[in-house]
Amino acid sequence: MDFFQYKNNRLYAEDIAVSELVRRFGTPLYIYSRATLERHWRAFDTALGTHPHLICYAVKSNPNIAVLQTMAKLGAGFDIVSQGELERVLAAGGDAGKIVFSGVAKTAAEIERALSVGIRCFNVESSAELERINQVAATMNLRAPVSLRVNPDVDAHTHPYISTGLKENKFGIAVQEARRVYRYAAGLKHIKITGMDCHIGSQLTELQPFLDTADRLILLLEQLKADGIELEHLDLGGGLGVTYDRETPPHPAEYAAALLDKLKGYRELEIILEPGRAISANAGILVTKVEYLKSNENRHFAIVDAGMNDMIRPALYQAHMEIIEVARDLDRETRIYDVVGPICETSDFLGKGRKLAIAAGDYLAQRSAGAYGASMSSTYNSRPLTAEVMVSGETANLIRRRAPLSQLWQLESLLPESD
Ligand SMILES: Cc1ncc(COP(=O)(O)O)c(C=O)c1O
Ligand SMILES: N[C@@H](CCCC[NH3+])C(=O)O
Repeated sequence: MDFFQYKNNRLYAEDIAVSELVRRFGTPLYIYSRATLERHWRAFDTALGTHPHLICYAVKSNPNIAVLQTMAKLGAGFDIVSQGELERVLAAGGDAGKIVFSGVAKTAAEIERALSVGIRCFNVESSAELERINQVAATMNLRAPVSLRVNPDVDAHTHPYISTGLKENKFGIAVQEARRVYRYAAGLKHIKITGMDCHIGSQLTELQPFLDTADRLILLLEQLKADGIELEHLDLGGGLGVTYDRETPPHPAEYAAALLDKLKGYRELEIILEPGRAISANAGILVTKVEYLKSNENRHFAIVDAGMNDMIRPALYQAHMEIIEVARDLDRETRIYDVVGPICETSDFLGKGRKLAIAAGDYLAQRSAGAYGASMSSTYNSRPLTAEVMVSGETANLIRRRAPLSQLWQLESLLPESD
């Protein structure tokens, strides 16, 4: 079931015409479907059935507090990578006890705050971080729950910029080192080992890399048992891909079934997953206005009011994202367009070579924009951050106001006149 569908050639977000939302909130505009977010989280939760598990939504994929609130109401856990994300989860009513904290550069202040609110565990990415956590926990006179992020050296077969589980990547502790670091952790007074973690990359479209990873982690887990180190949970990270174009990623149910099969003998071991994109990407669209049509040589350009500052994925990863008309006019002639933004960079495009039937003043929707869209946006070229709307049935709530221009320089200061 797709909650972004045409009815009489008009695109709808759940039960509201996108053109109506544009009239109310302007463009560029991110629109999210609450029913889609809920369905996607539940797809993971249901798929793991009665095996003890926790689905920790990866906050970075879409950190809007209304999205986090939607997740919290479902009983979701959260995967965070900064204090900013931690405070967002708490502001949204998320349960601190269901937060796992990943990331390679946790500061002492971040560790202290996370310990003080009682997070579920730290996904520790190096021995040096382990020592820092031990020290901070000592000053607070408590034991910090940790899980080591193991880098299994598995090729995720994804874009090199979003692959994280190869030995040359900066993430995690090399699988060959992990046993030694676990033993070291077991001897630290203010550390409590609770689990094992990994995350091998994003937008994975095959099961095999996940299963190879699970095999390596299970082997390590058995070695740890022999060392007398018992784990409570196994966290396989996020990374399940979505369909942007013609990809056919496994469904969460297929992924979960394969995992459960691997972990048949480990009923007592809680499974944690950290999906981001698979929950939020197809729950959102980015709507933009065609300001001008223009042709250079043999190329046709649709110049729109959303740029790479609003959606950087095509520029950063050459990512393909579908672009469709908000109102379809079947009598209009189609052309092949490069859909480009207002930013002064040649890489500023939302899509290239797209067949569209449009005129200036029309609106376009970029699909699958709910993940790593607003989340990665910037104010480059002094363009204010865009508005975000959450739709639920016939209701639309503005969940982020369009930033006023004055906000662009709000934190800046002029030099004193005397200089
Ligand atoms: C540690 C960690 N967990 C989870 C995720 C979420 O990944 P995805 O959005 O691909 O599910 C990421 C991002 O890749 C991550 O770095
Ligand atoms: N930002 C990336 C994914 C990276 C995930 C973060 N570890 C994307 O848009 O595809």
